Amino acid sequence: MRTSIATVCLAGGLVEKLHACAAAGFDGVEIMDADLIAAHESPEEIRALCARLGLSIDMFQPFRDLEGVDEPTFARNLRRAEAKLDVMERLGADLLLVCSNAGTATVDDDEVAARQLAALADLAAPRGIRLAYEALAWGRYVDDPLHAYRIVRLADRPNLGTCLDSFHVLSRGHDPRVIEEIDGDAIFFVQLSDAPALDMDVLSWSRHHRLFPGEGAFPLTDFVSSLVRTGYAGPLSLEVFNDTFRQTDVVRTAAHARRSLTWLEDRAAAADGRSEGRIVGPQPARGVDFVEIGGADLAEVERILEQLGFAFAGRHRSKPVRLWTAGAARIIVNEQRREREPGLTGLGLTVDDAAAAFARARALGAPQVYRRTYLGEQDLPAVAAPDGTEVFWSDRPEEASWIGEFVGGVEAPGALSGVIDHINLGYRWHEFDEAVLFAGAVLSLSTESASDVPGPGGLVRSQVMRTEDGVLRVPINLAPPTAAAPARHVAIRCDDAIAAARAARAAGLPFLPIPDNYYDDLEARFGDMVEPGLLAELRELGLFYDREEDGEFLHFYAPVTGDVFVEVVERRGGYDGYGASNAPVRLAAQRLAQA
Ligand SMILES: O=C(O)c1ccc(O)c(O)c1
Ligand SMILES: [Mg+2]
Repeated sequence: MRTSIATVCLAGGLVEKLHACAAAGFDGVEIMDADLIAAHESPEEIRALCARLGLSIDMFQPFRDLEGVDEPTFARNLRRAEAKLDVMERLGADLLLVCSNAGTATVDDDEVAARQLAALADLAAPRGIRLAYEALAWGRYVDDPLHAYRIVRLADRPNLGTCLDSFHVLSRGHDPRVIEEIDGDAIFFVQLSDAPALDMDVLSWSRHHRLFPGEGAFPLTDFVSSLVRTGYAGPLSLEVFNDTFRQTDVVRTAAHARRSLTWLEDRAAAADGRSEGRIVGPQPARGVDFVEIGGADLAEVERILEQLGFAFAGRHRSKPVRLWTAGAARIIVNEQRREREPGLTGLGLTVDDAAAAFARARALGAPQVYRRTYLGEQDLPAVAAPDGTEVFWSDRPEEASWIGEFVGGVEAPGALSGVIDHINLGYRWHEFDEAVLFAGAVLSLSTESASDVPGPGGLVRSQVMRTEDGVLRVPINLAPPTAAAPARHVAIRCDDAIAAARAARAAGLPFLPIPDNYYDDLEARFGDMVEPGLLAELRELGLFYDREEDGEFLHFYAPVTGDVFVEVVERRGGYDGYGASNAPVRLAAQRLAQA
């Protein structure tokens, strides 16, 4: 389907926005009246620019508060509308969005609304202009898509149809299938947005919290499937009012927006068994191949890995890169990343088909990453996530993998043995939603749970993305605005966190200072449930503890270097969380340790 985007989604002036939309690969745009009004370019100049950029002007919007009014008011509304029709002719736009009256309506009568819409349609017809009537969820008398459609049918004009907006349909709790009652020929335009499940007034929710598809809680795949069943063949357009996206880099946000549509079309096509619009299928992670910590000087990182019980598994044949392992958990330490403090710079995933995973990522607009490789070395296909973290895919069995490029490691295993349990990625406020989309679309992870964690620097919003089987779990955190750099960490899961903590202490690893109050609280909450002596042992060793109905969680943290650190965890029974209730204590302790 053709793709379009409303200019209201983006930051900047109209000309900048149009360039960004074209660069991101959209076919067309909805031009917002307010963007045009604020522009110094004439409608003719904007029209010429769109033509030059290869963008169609799919709609001009919005026209507000037309219908459901008394006759004198309607006469003035028509005059106001006529001036906009003039602008549209100069722009070369032939579709006008008319929102249901949310401000001035005083006549609750479908006949009147239909007559007034028909009058505007008749005025627009000789100019070749069509109208798309949209039910705003907060419209005074018309707030429901089927109601708007009834009025359109009552008016019975060939150049009058309806505009469906997923937000107004889904925010009202409608089943997306209701739109199948609408004749596809009467749907003149479709706007898409996602949104988080919030319990708030619908106007504020719509104006500030819409998200691109794949970033919220709306059943948009079902919405598009239903839409296809109506026979609608027009563009899929994004209309996302969001305070963050209106402040972020316009080129990046347009690319981010375009990725969300590619992902959605692919999901809907897959759900309906269609091949049209499909990109290479997802390659769910079968395992975590490695995590890379990069930086100019990683001596401290390596000392900590050693104290944690990692084994030095060799240096790379040709690069200042070293490998550390704890059983099946592999951390690559890369001093080629000279420009930065230690940080989590890369992530390697094992998949069935690395080339397919890469092709999908490229189709979703992720830029390819090139690394210098030498004869006989493996060149893993890789892309950059929006924040620059590099993602690598491998489909080779371990014996044939890149691991063979590392030489001179110690033979004996270290004290710590486990697997990578989760990779916790912190993001700044303007990167968070984009990171959720990337994890869902490119890494094929699904959304698990969202929570808010109070920390000393502010509330930390957290969204867990994971494979169903849990081999890859990525909690995505929104760093508080005061945080210097969003911290990231990698958690190693072992069978005995208490033994691991004892060994690490003996090896000299500094532990976080955890307040006694924390252990007193554990006594209060769990004293009568846990095995005798456990809580005293946790207190002695400085471990965190959490418990759910079907399991327990023991964990501790190594010191932060740069903006990265390592956690060691043990899951007992069916515990499936991340110790979120301990995060405030951990964050406060890390602050104290770094002060
Ligand atoms: O918030 C609004 O006013 C508004 C305007 C135009 C739309 O298409 C819409 O969905 C909402
Ligand atoms: Mg809309």
